Amino acid sequence: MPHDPHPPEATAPIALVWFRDDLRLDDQPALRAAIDGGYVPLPVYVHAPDEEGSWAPGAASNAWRHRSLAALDRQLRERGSRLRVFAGPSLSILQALVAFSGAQAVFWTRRYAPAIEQRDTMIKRTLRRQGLRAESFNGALLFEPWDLATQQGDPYRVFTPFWKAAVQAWRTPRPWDAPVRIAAPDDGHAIPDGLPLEALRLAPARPWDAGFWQRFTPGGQGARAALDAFLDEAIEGYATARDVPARRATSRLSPHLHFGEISVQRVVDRLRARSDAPPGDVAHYLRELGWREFAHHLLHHFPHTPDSNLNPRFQDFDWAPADEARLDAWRHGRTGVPIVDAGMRELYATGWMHNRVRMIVASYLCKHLRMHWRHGARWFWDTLVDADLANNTQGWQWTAGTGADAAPYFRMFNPVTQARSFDPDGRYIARWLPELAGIPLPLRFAPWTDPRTLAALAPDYPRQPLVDLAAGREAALAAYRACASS
Ligand SMILES: Cc1cc2nc3c(=O)[nH]c(=O)nc-3n(C[C@H](O)[C@H](O)[C@H](O)COP(=O)(O)OP(=O)(O)OC[C@H]3O[C@@H](n4cnc5c(N)ncnc54)[C@H](O)[C@@H]3O)c2cc1C
Repeated sequence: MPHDPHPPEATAPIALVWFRDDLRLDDQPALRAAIDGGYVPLPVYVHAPDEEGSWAPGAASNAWRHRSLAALDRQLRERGSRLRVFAGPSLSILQALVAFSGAQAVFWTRRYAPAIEQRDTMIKRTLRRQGLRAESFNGALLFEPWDLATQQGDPYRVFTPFWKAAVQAWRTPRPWDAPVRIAAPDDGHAIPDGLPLEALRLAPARPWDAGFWQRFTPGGQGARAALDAFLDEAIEGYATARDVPARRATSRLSPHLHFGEISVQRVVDRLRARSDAPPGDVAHYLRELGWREFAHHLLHHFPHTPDSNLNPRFQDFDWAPADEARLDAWRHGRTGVPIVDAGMRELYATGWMHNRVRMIVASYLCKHLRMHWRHGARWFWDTLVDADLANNTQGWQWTAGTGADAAPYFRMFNPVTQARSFDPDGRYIARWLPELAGIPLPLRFAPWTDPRTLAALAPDYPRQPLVDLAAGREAALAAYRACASS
């Protein structure tokens, strides 16, 4: 049912609704707290990238946020309100807005990046000391990271028991639809208008992101359309097809979930309402959402992990020295290993990469090239539209073997075998490396094995892979053995 609140009295007090990574109007606990509390909501966004510690959002993420904020403002205006955008220190801006508007409360939904958790705690304490009602809510997760603990009271480090406990504890709140009208402060309040969105310079000056928007539409509407398409076309068979990168077999909801354009509760609710969907596929999808929960659990309890190994055994691991030429070849899809290069080019062109391929390119970087996972995590951070400190950290540490419940270091993805298994007709490779489309199968998976055909049919593609795969594997294993026995 659409929520249509009784319009607050003209004299109703104001509450700032501080939007962050929760850019939606439905299932929005901060907005709801304002409306249910009888306040007039004053929606604000504060741009403060230097408060994110060493993980200020990357370029692709900024490009997405620009569009998502514009979409949120449109939605608010359709309902009689608007978004005010500011840039600068969050606390000072919130305090100034409180002073101008006479607001009595500030509401927001929680984020879990370590620098932000610290900042928000400080802001809440300061605002409360000033006599304001300052409250934060869970708007991003099924479970707060502190809701689940092992029998010993410790954080989980292994996914399966975490997820077992989660499924037992599960209570999803009822969906809350976006209000039909949202009251706005009357003109009597001298509230600053804020900046035009363009002033934040989030959108790239040169339109290198054009390819992103052929695939994605930021904002709540785009999120719901992506979910509808997934439920109509891909939930059936998800458990197996999700590993095939040439197919559109996953939900592609990751950026929408990261920016909070749709709540995870609503995704779960819609999924469960599909009684025709095969239970195995539904369970598998929920489990993937569970990995997202687990990643946030880990980030909260182990806040050092975006920058250093969770598993201390790897503290002295013999990573190869950073080699810019090699790193650059990896970043730009010029390693000579087609499935790796295809993935990296998909990432650059669309801001997104299929999960199976993320694992392959990450494994290749950390194991065959023996580069520290941080180099890869940083590149993903800058280029992914779904760049998320919890999920990215977990993805990289898991693949590198340094994280929680990680693939053991010695278990290495062979990129050629992976390509044969998950891109058996070579369609994914041909799509992102059109120069290899004319190379017959199975040569397309390892073209260096026939240099003459490669030179004749794809003269611009690297003749040799950056490292011999067998030699790279052996060197990685030797480094691992040395570290394991030290
Ligand atoms: C090296 C590496 C880096 C990664 N970096 C990120 C990142 O920065 N942001 C990000 O959202 N995901 C990241 N992932 C996880 C995963 O690849 C993406 O979430 C997934 O590909 C998104 O596509 P989808 O929405 O179609 O997924 P679906 O298969 O439709 O899954 C549904 C949702 O579940 C969540 N999910 C799925 N798989 C995972 C996973 N392994 N870990 C955590 N959550 C998951 C996502 O929110 C996803 O949208 C990374 C994985 C690896 C291996």
